[in-house]
Amino acid sequence: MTTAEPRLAVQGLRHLYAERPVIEDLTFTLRAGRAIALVGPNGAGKTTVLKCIVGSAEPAAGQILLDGVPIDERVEVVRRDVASLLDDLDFFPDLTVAEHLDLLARAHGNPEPEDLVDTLLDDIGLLAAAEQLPGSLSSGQRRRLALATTLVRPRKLLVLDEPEQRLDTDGVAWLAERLQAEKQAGTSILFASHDKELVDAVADETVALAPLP
Ligand SMILES: Nc1ncnc2c1ncn2[C@@H]1O[C@H](COP(=O)(O)OP(=O)(O)OP(=O)(O)O)[C@@H](O)[C@H]1O
Repeated sequence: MTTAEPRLAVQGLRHLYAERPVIEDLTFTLRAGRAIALVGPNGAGKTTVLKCIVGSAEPAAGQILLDGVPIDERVEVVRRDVASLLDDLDFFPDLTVAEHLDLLARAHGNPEPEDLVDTLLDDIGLLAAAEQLPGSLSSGQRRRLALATTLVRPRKLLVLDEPEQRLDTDGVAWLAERLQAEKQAGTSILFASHDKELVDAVADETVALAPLP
């Protein structure tokens, strides 16, 4: 990839639900180490855009390019390079918090993830809950674990839908710092958010969406 080439390019994106347009002709580009926030009221189409990018919704028109290549032509690379959190995650009921992160790190090719997992658990404030099962976590702790699953694996592009959900004030502050560090490390971030402080702290640009008539 040349430095001039965006990591993610969305060109003329259109999406319909049952013939009803929800996204019309959306175009933006996101470079390495930068962050774009999708903003707008409920129903504006933010989640739909993110779903098109991670491949869980099919655009009616337009192109989505990752490092210059149409995203649907490189499913394996998307799986490798794109870390996303769009919905609440289902966790294995019998694996502890630490075991979840360990398993994911290993599945993504890290043969000795112990140090990474320990650091991340400390970082996200789940060290004391490391041996708990998911069913015993509070909703905010589950959210922190879900966010951690995106940070325990290789990634060039982070795609997050309202990552601030259910986090307390400290949690949102941690998230802002963590996303800033991700940018410093060269990760690109596309996130939808209703939290102005998080958007101001993390986003280099905002893309404003509005519900279509
Ligand atoms: N599976 C679906 N079938 C039909 N319509 C849908 C579907 N998913 C979303 N929509 C509609 O598409 C529009 C955009 O929804 P979307 O979830 O993308 O908005 P959003 O900007 O993420 O909203 P929020 O801020 O509430 O999360 C809404 O009008 C919604 O009702």
